[in-house]
Amino acid sequence: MKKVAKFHKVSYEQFSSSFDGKDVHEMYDAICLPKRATAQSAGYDFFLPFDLELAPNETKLIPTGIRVEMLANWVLQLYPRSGLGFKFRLQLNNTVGIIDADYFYSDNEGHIFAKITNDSNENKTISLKAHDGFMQGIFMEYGIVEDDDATGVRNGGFGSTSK
Ligand SMILES: O=c1ccn([C@H]2C[C@H](O)[C@@H](COP(=O)(O)OP(=O)(O)OP(=O)(O)O)O2)c(=O)[nH]1
Repeated sequence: MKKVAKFHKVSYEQFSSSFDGKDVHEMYDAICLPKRATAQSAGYDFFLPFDLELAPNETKLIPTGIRVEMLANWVLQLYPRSGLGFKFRLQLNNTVGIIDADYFYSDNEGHIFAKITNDSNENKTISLKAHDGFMQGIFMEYGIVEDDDATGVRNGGFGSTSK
């Protein structure tokens, strides 16, 4: 298996900036790095930093507390965990999250966020606990076209390169 990346926690300052100055030291200290469940699972499970209840149609932005350092020609793709998708239609708002290798070097430390929605069509509320796995990330290698001349430098996420 190719070893292409390493997960880290973001700094406390970066993590707490998503919580309006609240003291979230306990939550921060308990953050676990994403893990694969079995020897041949493709997906690294990402764990919730806090308990979460999502009513049908409710959306929440999750600061994962995680950043990832990876080789330049790799990308981390984020997907819902199949179980939660099957049972509740838990969705990522952007359908698939794309974490670029150069996001790691952004001013926000490459903090990975997930925007999720309970898209239930059976009126089911989703109740999850802190440290439950809620999405999975898969590392993929990608290529570029022969005459590619992109030289831009990323700083930030979600539309940052078109600002
Ligand atoms: O679910 C996601 C998706 C993206 N990102 C971060 C990592 C990624 O490298 C950056 C930009 O994402 P993307 O390239 O998908 O967004 P874009 O809207 O095309 O913006 P950009 O112009 O910044 O590339 O935002 C997340 O934290 N979570």
